[in-house]
Amino acid sequence: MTIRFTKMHGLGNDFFVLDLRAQDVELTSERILAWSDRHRGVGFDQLLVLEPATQTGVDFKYRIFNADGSEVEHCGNGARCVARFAQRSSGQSDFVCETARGLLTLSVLDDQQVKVAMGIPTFKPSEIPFVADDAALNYNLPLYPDQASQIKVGALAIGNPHAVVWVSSTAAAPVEELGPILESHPRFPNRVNVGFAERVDEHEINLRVFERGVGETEACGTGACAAAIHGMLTQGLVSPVSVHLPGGTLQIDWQGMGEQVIMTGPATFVYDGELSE
Ligand SMILES: N[C@@H](CCC[C@H](N)C(=O)O)C(=O)O
Repeated sequence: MTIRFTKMHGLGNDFFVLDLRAQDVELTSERILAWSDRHRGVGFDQLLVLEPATQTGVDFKYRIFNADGSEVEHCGNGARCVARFAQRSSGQSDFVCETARGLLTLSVLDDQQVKVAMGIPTFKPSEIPFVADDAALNYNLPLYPDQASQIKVGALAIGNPHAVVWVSSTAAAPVEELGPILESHPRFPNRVNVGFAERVDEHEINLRVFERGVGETEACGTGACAAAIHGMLTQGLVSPVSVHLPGGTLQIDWQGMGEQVIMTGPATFVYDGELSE
């Protein structure tokens, strides 16, 4: 059996793109783990799958799997890549795709940047999901079972769950130490993506993200949205916000509660490949 795929990345957040509109491949966790292995497989942060749409007015269904095999609700850098991937075969520039958490609209711009309406953020604990009696902009979470040290985090979902920690320097942020602890914190029953954000000025932040199911990545689109939104509500940020990640910069626009978050950034083809099994 031959499996055709395309390797792409969005600011270094890398993807294995599989078009199941054009071929039939059973997605087992064994296969996904074998493909994601950076030493014995292709290697990627996320597997992005295009499937036939199940609703009218929708171009395709977009599914996302982390490198650890878990299926998740959203991936912002991936959304830009699937837009360019779909443009290559259809010639279209504007798409509506369905995800586990609703519809996304994607537009490939003239300069090949991609603009995505990423969804409406929620701070409701049950929708994140996060264990808390009431919604708040920040929570103090005990870090270790002895409850001795606490950390202040924001918790919100933009389709997928995010924790945001504001730091004075992302370069010195304890991403490797606290990322895994917060990712699996008991107050986040579905685990969480953890962003360490530094305010530069009212229109600019630096950000590093420890992604659920992957580890630290070069960029995270939903993480950039989550940090920019949380910063507009708590750090005096003003839209648009440029989010500088290790892999490059995304622009985030948000007009306030109840509004769509708009993300703009690049999407890059690396190569087309075939795997024989
Ligand atoms: N890289 C992503 C997010 C991918 C999913 C995430 N790791 C999760 O588990 O929710 C992005 O660009 O948004």
